[in-house]
Amino acid sequence: MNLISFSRVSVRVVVDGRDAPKTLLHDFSLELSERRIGVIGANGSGKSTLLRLLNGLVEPSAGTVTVGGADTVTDVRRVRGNVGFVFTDPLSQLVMPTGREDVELSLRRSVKNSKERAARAESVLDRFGLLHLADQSIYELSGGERQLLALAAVLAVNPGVLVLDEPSTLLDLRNRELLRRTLAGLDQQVIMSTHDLDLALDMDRVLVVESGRIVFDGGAAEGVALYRALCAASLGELPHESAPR
Ligand SMILES: Nc1ncnc2c1ncn2[C@@H]1O[C@H](COP(=O)(O)OP(=O)(O)OP(=O)(O)O)[C@@H](O)[C@H]1O
Repeated sequence: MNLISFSRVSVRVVVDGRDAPKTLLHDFSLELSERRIGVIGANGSGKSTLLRLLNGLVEPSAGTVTVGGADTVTDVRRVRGNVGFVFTDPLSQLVMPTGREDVELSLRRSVKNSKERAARAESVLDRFGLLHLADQSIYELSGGERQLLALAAVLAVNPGVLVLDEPSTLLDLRNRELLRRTLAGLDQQVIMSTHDLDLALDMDRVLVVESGRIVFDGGAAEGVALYRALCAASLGELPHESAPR
């Protein structure tokens, strides 16, 4: 496994109209070498920001982040060659008109021969049960089909680390199960944010993020239980009439 290292990292941004910068992630250090790592927490707690540090999409305001020894700021090309990132919204990732073309585009650097590339794309699409949709416009696909396609396009190039930002939000029960099995069978190191607590329970290590701080780092069952307790506590603080029924 790659060693993912966060050393004295914090993320702050200047927001228009505010005097002081807003802190998205408060100072933290972590070393991650497990195969399956889950990141859970409330909306806006900082999960995506944490994941985006891993491929240089977000740069730390202080401290350093390295993946497999490569610094995500000074060695970003190497990092991006090693880290595959699957976004929550597949349309922000799929750039070609059809799924087949998108997977082939992913493979362009690693497979120079066009026939070989086409065969590899076919086999990747087949693995995700997407072959029958391969030549359809991505705008005609359902959200879940697009989400699987985005995952297939990233996995096609066999990255060392797979980062997934809420990968199951649009998936039906069957495809969620397909995702679970796919993740369980991958050789890659996986780091994933999710609101799906069943998926989180499959992880070897779970981080709970709360208001930009990592408030738990440990086993999945314990992390999920803590997150449930935090949710219950915050609902208890709401005025009665705004609590969900
Ligand atoms: N570039 C930015 N400028 C200002 N605020 C930002 C920026 N990026 C993120 N934020 C804020 O930082 C906080 C954390 O955002 P982030 O997307 O990391 O949360 P999240 O835990 O992934 O949320 P969700 O579960 O809703 O996807 C949010 O309050 C968000 O509005």
